[in-house]
Amino acid sequence: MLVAIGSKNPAKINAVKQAFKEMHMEVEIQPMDVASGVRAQPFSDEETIKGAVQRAKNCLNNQEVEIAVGLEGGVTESEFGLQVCNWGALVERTAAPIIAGGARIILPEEISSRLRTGEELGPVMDNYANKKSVGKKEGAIGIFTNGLVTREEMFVHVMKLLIGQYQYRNVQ
Ligand SMILES: O=P(O)(O)OP(=O)(O)OP(=O)(O)OC[C@H]1O[C@@H](n2cnc3c(O)ncnc32)[C@H](O)[C@@H]1O
Ligand SMILES: [Mg+2]
Repeated sequence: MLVAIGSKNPAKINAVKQAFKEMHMEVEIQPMDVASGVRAQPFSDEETIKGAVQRAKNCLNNQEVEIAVGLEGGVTESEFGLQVCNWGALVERTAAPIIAGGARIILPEEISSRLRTGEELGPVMDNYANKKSVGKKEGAIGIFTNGLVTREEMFVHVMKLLIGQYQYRNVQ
């Protein structure tokens, strides 16, 4: 079975591979560069979900793809500060998209204020942590949890929520 992931980001690709492996499902994973149809930095749960679903749907333009996955990072305002949020979508040709969300934390104000004025979390994190490509590695969540929960691990959990729902739907 050919499974597409609508991103070339290694943190996302590795998470998809890891999740299918842990679920003992033998699939071929195809990373694809596709549009999310939303801003590079989504600013609500709705916009982030839309990005995840659109990434997955765009992968289905390749006729060989049976299942497509979209993973999207965003932020959302709250009374307690700006939260980093991540959403995933699993799409089959013949059924409604399956959706699942990831763990979230409140970002420090010095990061949030820069996002509110239009910067993207990826570059802001690189600048803050004095590292390169944080978004492709441990992620903001990895930096702020002292490496305890990485972006990949967070996405593995999202993937399990997606694959589990896919299995539930397909055995009914
Ligand atoms: O190539 P794609 O798949 O687009 O990967 P990306 O890293 O840009 O990821 P998203 O578009 O899903 O995330 C939207 C923005 O938020 C950033 N981002 C989201 N979560 C992050 C995290 O945990 N650490 C660092 N940056 C993050 C990301 O780098 C983007 O600037
Ligand atoms: Mg992006």
